[in-house]
Amino acid sequence: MSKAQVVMADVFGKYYDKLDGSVQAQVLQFIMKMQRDPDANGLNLKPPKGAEDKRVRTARINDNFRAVLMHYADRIYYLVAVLPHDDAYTLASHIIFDINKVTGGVELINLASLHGTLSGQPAQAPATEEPSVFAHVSDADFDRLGVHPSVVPALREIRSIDAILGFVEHLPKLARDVILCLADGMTVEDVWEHVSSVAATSDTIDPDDYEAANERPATKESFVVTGDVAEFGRIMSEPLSAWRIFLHPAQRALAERKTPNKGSVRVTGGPGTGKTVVALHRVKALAERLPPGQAILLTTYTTTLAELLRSLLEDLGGTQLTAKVDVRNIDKVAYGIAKEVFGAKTPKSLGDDEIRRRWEDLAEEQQPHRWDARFLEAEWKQVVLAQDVRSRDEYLVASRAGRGRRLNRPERAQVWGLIEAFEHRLDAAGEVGVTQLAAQAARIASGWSDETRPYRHIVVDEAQDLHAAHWKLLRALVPVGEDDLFIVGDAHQRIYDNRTALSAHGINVRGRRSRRLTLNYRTTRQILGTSLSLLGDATFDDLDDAAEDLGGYRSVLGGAKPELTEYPSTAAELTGLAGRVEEWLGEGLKEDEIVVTARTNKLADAAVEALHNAGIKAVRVKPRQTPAIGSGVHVMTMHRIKGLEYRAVAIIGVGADHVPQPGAVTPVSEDRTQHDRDLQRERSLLFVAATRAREQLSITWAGPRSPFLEGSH
Ligand SMILES: Nc1ncnc2c1ncn2[C@@H]1O[C@H](COP(=O)(O)OP(=O)(O)OP(=O)(O)O)[C@@H](O)[C@H]1O
Repeated sequence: MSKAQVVMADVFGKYYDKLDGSVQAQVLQFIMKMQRDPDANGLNLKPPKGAEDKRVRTARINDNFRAVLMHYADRIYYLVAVLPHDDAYTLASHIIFDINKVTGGVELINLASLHGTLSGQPAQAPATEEPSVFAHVSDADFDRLGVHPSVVPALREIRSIDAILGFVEHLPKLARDVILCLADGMTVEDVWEHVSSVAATSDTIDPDDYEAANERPATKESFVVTGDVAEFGRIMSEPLSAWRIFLHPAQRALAERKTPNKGSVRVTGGPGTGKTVVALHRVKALAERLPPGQAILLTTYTTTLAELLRSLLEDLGGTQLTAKVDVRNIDKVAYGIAKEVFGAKTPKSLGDDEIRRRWEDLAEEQQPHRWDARFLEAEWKQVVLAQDVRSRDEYLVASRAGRGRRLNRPERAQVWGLIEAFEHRLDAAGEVGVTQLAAQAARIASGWSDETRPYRHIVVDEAQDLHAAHWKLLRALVPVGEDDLFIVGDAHQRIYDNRTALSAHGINVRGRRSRRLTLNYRTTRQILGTSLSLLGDATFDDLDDAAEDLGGYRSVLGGAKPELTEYPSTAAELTGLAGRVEEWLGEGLKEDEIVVTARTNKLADAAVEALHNAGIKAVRVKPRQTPAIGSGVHVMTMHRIKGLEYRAVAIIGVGADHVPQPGAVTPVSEDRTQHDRDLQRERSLLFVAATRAREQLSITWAGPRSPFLEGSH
């Protein structure tokens, strides 16, 4: 009896996940037995007949299931899959193993999957046949870039960008990166410089030496080498989705960079370009080399998104990773600091809606009525809290840049009187506004010394929504230094009225400290086209003090055209909605892969009722709620849908009287600049909603359509 080593291919997890718990347990027993003695009776380890690669083996798990392995050295086996008997034999006859000429790592190529993906391409009549997408890349180029020759014939059959994403999923890592970059418009030389040469090993590669190949980093990226079956079991029981994502080279360069960044880094990019994925992988990379006793903060604007980040981070690195990271939304961070300082005397924090109501009360009480509640609230947040103005004298000279309505000195004095009264009133009731609390926390933390700053690194997602006070606070929570802040965001998706330049808070992300991601992985080109048209010709910032557009932003996915439909009444629109959802369900989408979203709570409630009346299960998803599995089609507001994604999205109520929402837009007569900002925010809200769709998008309205739909078709 002699011991063997079993190495798990990354694709194995996909097959393992699909097995029943009882078969999974047998798989672990099988691995244990293999490790003890691969020649033992009952394992039935043998080469299948007719396999392309003579080193492939199958082995018995139970009467119905077989394992597919590769025997590559005396006592070493790669475990590829466990499948029902016939499927196992089919797979076994179509996989090959090789040592990559560029990376020197072991590669597994599944030829059946490659051809299977392409058979889904529409049949082309020879006369209309499009040239191969890779017609300009020679066989020798593919070879030099590290794409295995067995893959090239299938690549030559690709005639539409649409086919690429499904195809690359089945490729080894380097080939996947190379193909994505070529599809992204990079030249062969650029791909060599930025991808293949970066992954190249400096060793001399012996194409038959699998022992040496097994030790190279490229093998370790795609195979898990572990001798301990308990470890195997642990790895397999963890959710695997996140570690299975192959970062695009542009994403990887940001997320996994080993040399420390000299200071803060900013990553921008349109919806679905993988900013969140990059932020999570960055947290993981930073956590792996975090000195003991130090901490990382991963933060974002809303509680709902913070909770989503926490569960994604756990998917990526298990509880071992989450234990090192504080995942909290920015208001909780501020509250935590206030609580530490004020203890039981910490005031009760009021959300934005409540604060708006309080301003309305105060504005109404004025005799004579002079100042609009929305104007006062904006003045308080955008001038007073943003600059932490503490006195009348400070306010009289404070910059009001970005505010449209001019105020003369007596007017300023009057406005300050009201702001002061507002703050006193809250104070007397033991209350504080959330943003006000952030300003207070920032003031406290700014007084700390570097030794007492609680974090070593801070990673921020959805950065576009943070207020000046939040940036001041974050800046004070981490000492200035290497990799202090990693900031991810997109101004096109700003849906709260917070706008500030990072540089104003001592955060320098200019030049090489900034990167923009352009390849969308979520949305089809058709959906992206419609979504972009919603933005009109509005201009956006780069989270700092320059402008940024979505130039070069593109998707490699193709699909159905979005449907834009007008109805004579809301009742007819809701009936149409039920019909559309039924169609999607009929096409095989699951209920929880479909979302209905509306600008207001009222319309979202009406949608749930309409779906119920049509016999469709639907669940209203409110902030901070995660619907139970199987509770039906999700229905939520456009604010709640931020950061999520669904296979099909129905946006309802996009009529002229609903989007922009009249109550959310300051009248021009009150403040033109604020009016424009409010409109832009409403536009962004619709853009965010549309860009949640992976495959299907429907936009509907009753009566005249929203002005934001003018350029859409
Ligand atoms: N390299 C990749 N390969 C495959 N899928 C990817 C890759 N990067 C991102 N994705 C997928 O694309 C989708 C969008 O990613 P993510 O949510 O990180 O984008 P985002 O830029 O943060 O989007 P948004 O700004 O719209 O919230 C997710 O489903 C993610 O899993």
